[in-house]
Amino acid sequence: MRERLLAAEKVKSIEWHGDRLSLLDQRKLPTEEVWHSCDSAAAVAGAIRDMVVRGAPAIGISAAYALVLAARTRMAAGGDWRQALEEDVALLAASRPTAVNLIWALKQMRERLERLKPGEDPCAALEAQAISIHESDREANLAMAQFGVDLIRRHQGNPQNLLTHCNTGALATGGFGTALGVIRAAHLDGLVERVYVDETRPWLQGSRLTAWELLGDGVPTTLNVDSAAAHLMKTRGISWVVVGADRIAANGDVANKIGTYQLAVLAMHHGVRFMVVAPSSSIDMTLESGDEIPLEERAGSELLEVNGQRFAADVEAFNPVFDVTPADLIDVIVTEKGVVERPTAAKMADLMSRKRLH
Ligand SMILES: CSC[C@H]1O[C@H](OP(=O)(O)O)[C@H](O)[C@@H]1O
Repeated sequence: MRERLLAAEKVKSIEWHGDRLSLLDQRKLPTEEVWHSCDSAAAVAGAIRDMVVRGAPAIGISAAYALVLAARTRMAAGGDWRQALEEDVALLAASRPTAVNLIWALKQMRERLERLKPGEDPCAALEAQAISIHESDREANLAMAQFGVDLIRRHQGNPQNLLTHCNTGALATGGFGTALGVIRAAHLDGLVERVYVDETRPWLQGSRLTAWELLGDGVPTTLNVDSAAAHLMKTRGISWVVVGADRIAANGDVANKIGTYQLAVLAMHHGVRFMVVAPSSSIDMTLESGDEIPLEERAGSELLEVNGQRFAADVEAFNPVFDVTPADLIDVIVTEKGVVERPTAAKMADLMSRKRLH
């Protein structure tokens, strides 16, 4: 299957050019494909903050490349470049609070600096580390797709109707996608009747990004308003809800796009299996439960307008963009290290002790 998945890779959202980072501007998709060029850590931090690039793994990969750009600038300026680089780390870490991949990637880059050998070029070492983070995510996507397809195949007769939320595809990662990677692979294996895609207000990652990716793959796709999910589970024979994650706590609680928690409650009520797909770089074993995960709130104006076009009354708007799904509502967490059925703290600890299986 690995070769077929690699052959199916089409969309990329991140391109490293050695001296700059190009990001496919996800604010403008699907109507325009515009590449946003970044030549500094501040430019990448701004791109993450403004959601030019979004999606937990893609955010982490972008921050890793940003540190390569920052190190070159700091070293050229002379002085204590390592101390100065900490300012760039802090700027990038503060760009969005929920996706732990951002913090994880910055930590990987800093640890690489601490392992420098005498005479080793720091910038070359950092660039190799950033490329490795990117490639590892791509490989993790392929492994998760294979694990997830096996679960779908074994669950019930095929083909099946699936529902997904937000965007977890090539646009959100360094490769094939996490949850959407499983869905795309299941379609390649003939296991998918139809994919129902929540539009995912207010940023519309579903209607603008996921629908665009799935149509590009020829996957039978139906867009629905987020509030139709219960009705779909009741009337359309949905067998799985398949979603991503921005941060998974040590007990298996999952922070993901707002609306995920209610999908899990609905899935439990309707006997629909609930699958979370995320690389181990999204797992934060330092947090005991999802109660500790910082949940980003964005400007209320994102609820009141689309593309700058206001359509709502001049009302106060509450715009949390993530929520936490408790582990006891999750049937399975799929990572590149393997699968955790009915996640608990003990099972998550066992998972994180494993080497990658693929
Ligand atoms: C593969 S991680 C995708 C993850 O990120 C999304 O959030 P955002 O679009 O705000 O970056 C959403 O939570 C997805 O599940």
